[in-house]
Amino acid sequence: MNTGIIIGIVIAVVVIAALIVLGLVLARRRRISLSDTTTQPEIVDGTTRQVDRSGGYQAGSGFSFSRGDTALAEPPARKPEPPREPEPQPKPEAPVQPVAERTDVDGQPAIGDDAAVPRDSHRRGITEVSLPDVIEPAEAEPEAAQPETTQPETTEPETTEPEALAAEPETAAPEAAQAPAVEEPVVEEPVVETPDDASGAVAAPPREEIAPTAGRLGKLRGRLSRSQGAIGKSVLGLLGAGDLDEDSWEEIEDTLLMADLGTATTMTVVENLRTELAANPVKNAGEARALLKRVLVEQLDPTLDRSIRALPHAGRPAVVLVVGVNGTGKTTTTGKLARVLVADGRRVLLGAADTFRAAAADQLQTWGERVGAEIVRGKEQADPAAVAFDAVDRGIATGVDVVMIDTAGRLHTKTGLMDELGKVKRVVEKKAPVDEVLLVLDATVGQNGLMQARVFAEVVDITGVVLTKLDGTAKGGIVFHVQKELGVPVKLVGLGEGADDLAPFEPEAFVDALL
Ligand SMILES: Nc1nc2c(ncn2[C@@H]2O[C@H](COP(=O)(O)OP(=O)(O)OP(=O)(O)O)[C@@H](O)[C@H]2O)c(=O)[nH]1
Repeated sequence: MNTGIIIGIVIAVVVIAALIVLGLVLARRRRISLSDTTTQPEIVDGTTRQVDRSGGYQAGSGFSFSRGDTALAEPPARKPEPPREPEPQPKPEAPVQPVAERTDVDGQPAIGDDAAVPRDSHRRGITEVSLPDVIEPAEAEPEAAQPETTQPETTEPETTEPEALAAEPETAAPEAAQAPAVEEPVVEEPVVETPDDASGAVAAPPREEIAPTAGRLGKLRGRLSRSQGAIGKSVLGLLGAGDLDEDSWEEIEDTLLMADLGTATTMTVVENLRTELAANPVKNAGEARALLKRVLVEQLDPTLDRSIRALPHAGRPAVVLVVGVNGTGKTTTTGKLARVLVADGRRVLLGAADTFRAAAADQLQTWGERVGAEIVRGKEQADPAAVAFDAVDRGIATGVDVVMIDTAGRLHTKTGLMDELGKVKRVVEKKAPVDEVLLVLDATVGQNGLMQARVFAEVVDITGVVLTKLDGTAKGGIVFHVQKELGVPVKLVGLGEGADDLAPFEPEAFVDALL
């Protein structure tokens, strides 16, 4: 009898232990973590494999999301997935209007016209983003072959909002449908295309397997190699050499200025280095590195809240507005961030308020389709404020967690266009508060980015900065400058054109990568 009981107990213990291990493994799989630097190649453009050029650098944490003006929130219970639509075949791109047709030939700026005239960023070079191939779940494959099955919606005749919204299951549709009409500024715009709802609310195709965020900052070291040369090697060389004469200090100053740290930060860094060295001279290269790292990290204010306010509120989604000059990487960043959010278990709706460049909406739609995010888009030249409004309206009606609105690029020097952006925000706020305004800056344009940032900050109250294209520039120091000037934290960094080349900004990890 005793033996029987003992055997029974042993079996029970073994079963419980197995269940605990299984639970831990499953829980771990669902976490987004940057701790595991995989060198798993990304599939780009269907065929090309992009090699991880990481130097094996590890970041301490992953993306951090918060609820607008509140603390962290727990991940939501996942809502049941709607039946999946078949994989759409990429639509033939809407023809891009010739430049001459869309510039402000009459001297008056029009919606998005800055995209066609010389822009302040000399690196225009808009190209379609190469996305990784869909890694299809088995059940989607047969349908994937069918071409324009998603698009029927696009061509459906019911282009009016009421019907479109009425099509929604849980419609509080009546008011929702009428809502845009309440917006005087919106109504005035005759071109407003409601979410071709049919087309606007493009149903989500099968989700692709989104790579964990692991190893994203791992790419930083490799991709910041040009900035490393500037800040790391030369400044460290001088500091490690022992007593510094005035020429050496000047050289350090010049180096930091050249790396775009900005005058104020450069002066503070040099002053702090001098003070620290006077009190505790460094004895070797390791100590010099530690000192420089400490002084630089201090300048990045590690205490700033860098979480993305993309967690839903009770009964309504978070609203994230993505703004910036043309070609800085707004659409790409919106798509990359949507991937991260989806991987984090969020339901995302994308609003294509870049109504000027048809290709931008198509580009965003492609991103949405790959991650299973719905998209609301308007017709070309529609009022971007109306599209943004409809996106939020739709997001509330369908109960998504976050609505991300991609806006058209605009020159910060064009008052009319900046006013239009202000209007987008104001109109959206009639429906729901905007939780996060991310300003996307192209790191390669250096100081010009600062001027842009100042103007955008005035018009739309930016809450966070995304610095893109940090790969391929020696001006990594712009991070310091931007943050100090704006008093707004850099929250994300773009490290390449790949779908997962977006990383949370972490001061320590960043400085480590620079040195
Ligand atoms: N190297 C590099 N390229 C990037 C990064 N982010 C975006 N790009 C590229 O920059 C180009 C412009 O990106 P878009 O996302 O179309 O820029 P946009 O700001 O939406 O442009 P508009 O719609 O004209 O305002 C594309 O070729 C992107 O692939 C990055 O972090 N690194």
